[in-house]
Amino acid sequence: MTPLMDVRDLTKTYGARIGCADVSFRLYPGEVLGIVGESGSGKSTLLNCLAGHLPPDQGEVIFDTRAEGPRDVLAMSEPERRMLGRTDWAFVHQNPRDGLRMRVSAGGNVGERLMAVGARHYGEIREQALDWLDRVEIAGERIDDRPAAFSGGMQQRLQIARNLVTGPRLIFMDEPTGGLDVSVQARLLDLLRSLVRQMGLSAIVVTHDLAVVRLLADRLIVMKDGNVIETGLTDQVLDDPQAPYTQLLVSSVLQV
Ligand SMILES: Nc1ncnc2c1ncn2[C@@H]1O[C@H](COP(=O)(O)OP(=O)(O)OP(=O)(O)O)[C@@H](O)[C@H]1O
Repeated sequence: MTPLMDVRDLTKTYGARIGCADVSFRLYPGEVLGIVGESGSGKSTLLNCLAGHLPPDQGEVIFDTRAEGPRDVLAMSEPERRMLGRTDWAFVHQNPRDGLRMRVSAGGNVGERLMAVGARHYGEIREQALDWLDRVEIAGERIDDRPAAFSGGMQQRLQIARNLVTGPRLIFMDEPTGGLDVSVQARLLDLLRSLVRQMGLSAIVVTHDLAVVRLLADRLIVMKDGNVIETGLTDQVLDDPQAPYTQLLVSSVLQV
């Protein structure tokens, strides 16, 4: 099977400081990969390099595009990468404010993504926006409200609807449940898990919360000081960690 994403020797430094070093992995269609590690281990750097938000110093990110098959994302032009970001990819930020347009209505937030990929029929766009609000458990009567009038959990669900409405193949998530109350987190995780399964989505999820990857991820990458120190199936890594650092992480001795 062709990997959806094939990452080879990805390295990013900030001056003398290592962001991430020599990271390689393959992500297959329909798979959810979790990236875990304590604060400063390089998770966000890696995610941002993968998603084209940050230029790495070296390495390759080969993505199996819907339109043209496998392409090196890093060798793409900026407009090509931006197009990928609107079609095959989605990015869910930790803070919904970074992923939503706060002055635009909930329906507009979802609908403008459809318009960005060519939808023009107002009635159909509104219908799809309503359908997506329903799928993320936001009442249709809130369609004309701005996200500022929503709770944190609702904003995050709206961000997810805005990201998924165009049917991406890969969704990047940066601490998707961070900053939410525990009960709200659980509901959001349930929703994310069922959407990912229903849509057969692939995902790369960065989190310091092992409960998030336990529920969402098929496979894990454990990072420390910018390096990958352990990989494997989620249950295997969490139930029988091999690296001493992972053992500490799992036993919650480390402050993550
Ligand atoms: N813009 C930057 N300039 C300089 N150093 C940076 C920058 N961004 C990250 N770093 C450094 O790169 C390393 C990895 O940071 P990164 O933010 O990727 O870790 P993280 O695992 O995502 O941490 P957190 O969970 O706290 O977000 C750290 O040593 C950090 O200080």
